[in-house]
Amino acid sequence: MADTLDDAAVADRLRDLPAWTRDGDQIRRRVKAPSFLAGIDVVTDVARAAEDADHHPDIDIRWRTLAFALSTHSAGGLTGKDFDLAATIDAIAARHGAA
Ligand SMILES: C[C@H](O)[C@H](O)[C@H]1CNC2=NC(N)=NC(=O)C2=N1
Repeated sequence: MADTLDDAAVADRLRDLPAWTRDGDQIRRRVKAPSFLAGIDVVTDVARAAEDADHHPDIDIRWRTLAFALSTHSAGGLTGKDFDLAATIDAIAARHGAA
C-alpha cells in the first residue's frame, strides 16, 4: 500500500498541477469538454488509464462539465498515485480539447 503524502509534499505535487485543488483527503478538478460526447470520450480514456493504474477517480458528469476527484482510499489519504493519475487526466482532457 502506498504511503500518504504529508501537507508539504501535497503542496509540492500540486504546484505542477495548477488545475487541481486540494479538498481534505482528495484533489479535485473540473473540465469542460467541447460537447457532451467529447466529454464521454474523455471519461472513457480516463477509465482505461484508471484500469491500467488500478487506481480509480470519482467522476461526475453534467452535460459538458466533468468533475474528477482523486484519493487513495486504501491508504486513507493522498498518495503519489493520485498525482500521477491527475497528470494523466490533464493530458487526456487536453487531447480532447477539454479545459
Ligand atoms: C484491489 C484494488 O487494488 C483496490 O481496491 C484499488 C482499486 N482502485 C482504487 N482507487 C482509488 N482511488 N483508491 C484505492 O484505494 C483503490 N484501490
